[in-house]
Amino acid sequence: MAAPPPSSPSPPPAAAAAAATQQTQPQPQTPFYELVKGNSGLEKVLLRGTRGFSAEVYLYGAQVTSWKNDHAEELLFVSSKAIFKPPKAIRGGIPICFPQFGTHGNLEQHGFARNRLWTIDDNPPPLPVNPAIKSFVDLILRPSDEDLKIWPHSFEFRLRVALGPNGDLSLTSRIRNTNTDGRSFSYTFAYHTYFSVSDISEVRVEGLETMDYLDNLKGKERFTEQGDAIVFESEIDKVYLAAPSKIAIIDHEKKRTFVLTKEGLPDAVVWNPWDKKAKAMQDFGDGEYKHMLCVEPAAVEKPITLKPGEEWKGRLALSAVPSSYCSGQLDPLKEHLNALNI
Ligand SMILES: O=P(O)(O)OC[C@H]1O[C@@H](O)[C@H](O)[C@@H](O)[C@@H]1O
Repeated sequence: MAAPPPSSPSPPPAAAAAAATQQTQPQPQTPFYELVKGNSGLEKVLLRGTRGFSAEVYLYGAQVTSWKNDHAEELLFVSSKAIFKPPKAIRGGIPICFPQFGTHGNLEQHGFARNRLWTIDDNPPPLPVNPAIKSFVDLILRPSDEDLKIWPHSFEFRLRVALGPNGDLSLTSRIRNTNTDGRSFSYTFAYHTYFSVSDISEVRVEGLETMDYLDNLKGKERFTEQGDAIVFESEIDKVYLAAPSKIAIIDHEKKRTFVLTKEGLPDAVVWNPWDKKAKAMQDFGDGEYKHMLCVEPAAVEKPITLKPGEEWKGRLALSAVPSSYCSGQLDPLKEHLNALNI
């Protein structure tokens, strides 16, 4: 598909046809995106916003692998050693962990959604959206016969990735139980977000202080965090329980704060492999742990249960703002976020 100029993106043919018939109808919005070939010939969707904001989503894993600001700076971390070859999950960006987070169950680590090929859903059920959002894509995953052998439940997983007018990125997951045999199912979930940071030793996370957490490095034992913002000087792998809906990741060196807003996802995982584990990972550079931090909105401690016909929604919104807006003060930040309408 020809690349349209950034300021006037063209809808794909199906969306263009749909737009022609929708001129008199208020819903749904026409998604604006481009489908191009990415690494190893895997297809990816490009989202372009105003002022040069952009994002990329691979159909493989429905994985966001790029989110750039208006200075074309990459805000997410993707390893230089990432392997873009199924069944390996792509190391970086925003992998989706479903129907299992980590080792909390019998499936492969983090479930299978991150290493399946998703498809574009040109006709998703309506989803209320900010009308200012012009660039988004809907993807869908349904289980294959092979998937049903390892997790015997029928589901529809719809993911909308949207780039807002101020460059904010949102991911909305809708998971529906489509079992026809009357059975409920339960799952755990995470948006395994890898943030790009200048230097991990200069980063602070606010919003998780005093929270209870399960420590994956200590057999998932439960502890309570101290009263100070989280800083990093060694490996960390914690699941913070019932974490607040807003978490700030403050990068002093870059003078940038990421604000993560979550809905429907009570927990938040914080992970950095540090030097030894980094060396042991085939798809991760030895020193790359210094330049990344995973903060992952999740539902881990209490699995989500859906009866047949029921749908769950889990949303993540990310924005990157100058640190002066929010360092040490999450409340004024709220006003800023409201202004951004996310
Ligand atoms: O190597 P993977 O499967 O992508 O997982 C990376 C990490 O993901 C984190 O979310 C987990 O808490 C860690 O325990 C895990 O090591």
